[in-house]
Amino acid sequence: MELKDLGYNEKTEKSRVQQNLTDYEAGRVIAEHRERYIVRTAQGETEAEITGNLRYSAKSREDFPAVGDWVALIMYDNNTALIHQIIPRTSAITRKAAGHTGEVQIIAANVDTALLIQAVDRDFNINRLERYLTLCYAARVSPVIILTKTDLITEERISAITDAIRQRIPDVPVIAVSSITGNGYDALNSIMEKGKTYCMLGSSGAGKSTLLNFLSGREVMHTGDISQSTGKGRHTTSHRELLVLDNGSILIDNPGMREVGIADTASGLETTFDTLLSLAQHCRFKNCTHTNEDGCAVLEAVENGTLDESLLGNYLKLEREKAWFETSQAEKKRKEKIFGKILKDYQKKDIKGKKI
Ligand SMILES: Nc1nc2c(ncn2[C@@H]2O[C@H](COP(=O)(O)OP(=O)(O)OP(=O)(O)O)[C@@H](O)[C@H]2O)c(=O)[nH]1
Ligand SMILES: [Zn+2]
Repeated sequence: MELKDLGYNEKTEKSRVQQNLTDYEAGRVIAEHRERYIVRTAQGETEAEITGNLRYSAKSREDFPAVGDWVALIMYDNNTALIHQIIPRTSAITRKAAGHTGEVQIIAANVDTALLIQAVDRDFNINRLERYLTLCYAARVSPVIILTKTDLITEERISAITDAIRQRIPDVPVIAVSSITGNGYDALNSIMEKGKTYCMLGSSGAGKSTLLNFLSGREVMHTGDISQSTGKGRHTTSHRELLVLDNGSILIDNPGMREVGIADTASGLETTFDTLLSLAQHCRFKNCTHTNEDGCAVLEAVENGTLDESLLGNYLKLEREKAWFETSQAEKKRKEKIFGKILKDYQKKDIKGKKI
């Protein structure tokens, strides 16, 4: 398999040259488990770890390789390697890491298009869809909405849901599919391009594995993602998170992505809430919070029915989340600064103590 079949393109090549990495073997991270990686190269698959240098120079989790990353490798032998450096990403879908540290975690790197998977049965939730969209816009990844399990509801209901989405979220393609009837799969297959990278985002049970099995034309998903240590202190991952499909496109699946946190989405928020923000320009106060102010054009629009109330609710919620995220990041930086100063003072004392 050639690198371009794995999604390698001119941009990647350019970055690789700029970073002086052409002497290294290039590969794409197809699975990750606790800082152990499976990387696919033109030769095949190899297990890899990062170099000590990469680890110690990493300032945050974003500096560690993620699924979809292109990396420069130092090969030991055919199936072991060291990751020397990450080739700069063209895009990265991120979220807040679990544990409320506010740290940013990369879900998938170098993604062209995100497939937002949502079932139309009782799981359907337009607000959640908007949260996923926000992730996409912040990552500068174009979204496509995939509605699954359409066999479970009537044609009328499907149209109603599709219309509601198109009204709230215009300009994003919506494809309705069913694994029972096979409806919509041709439409999906026809929009997926060879050599382009897609990422599936959706909550558990939305039908991602089913979709993946259909697109890959074979049974690839296993229950129980990771088979643990093989006894030699080495983990092997049985589940590949990045796959090359029969249609030539590349698909990244992220199982277990349950809650969607919002990170660095200033621009993301703005794109999703275009209508709301253009209304907001007519608010009497420049710093209007659109919650209780007189002369608020947003509240007025909600009152006279031209703006969906739940859209405003969702907007305010995301704003709060964003504010929280920014505060916790600022707090982290402040602490680091204080700690850095303590360390510096301490080192100075140490030097004096030694009478150098
Ligand atoms: N009726 C119907 N059921 C479906 C369809 N697609 C998936 N399902 C069922 O929905 C359930 C969940 O589907 P999965 O594909 O495992 O969902 P998932 O998103 O991969 O879930 P996680 O692996 O937990 O992230 C399974 O029982 C599927 O058989 C569909 O189009 N119609
Ligand atoms: Zn306002």
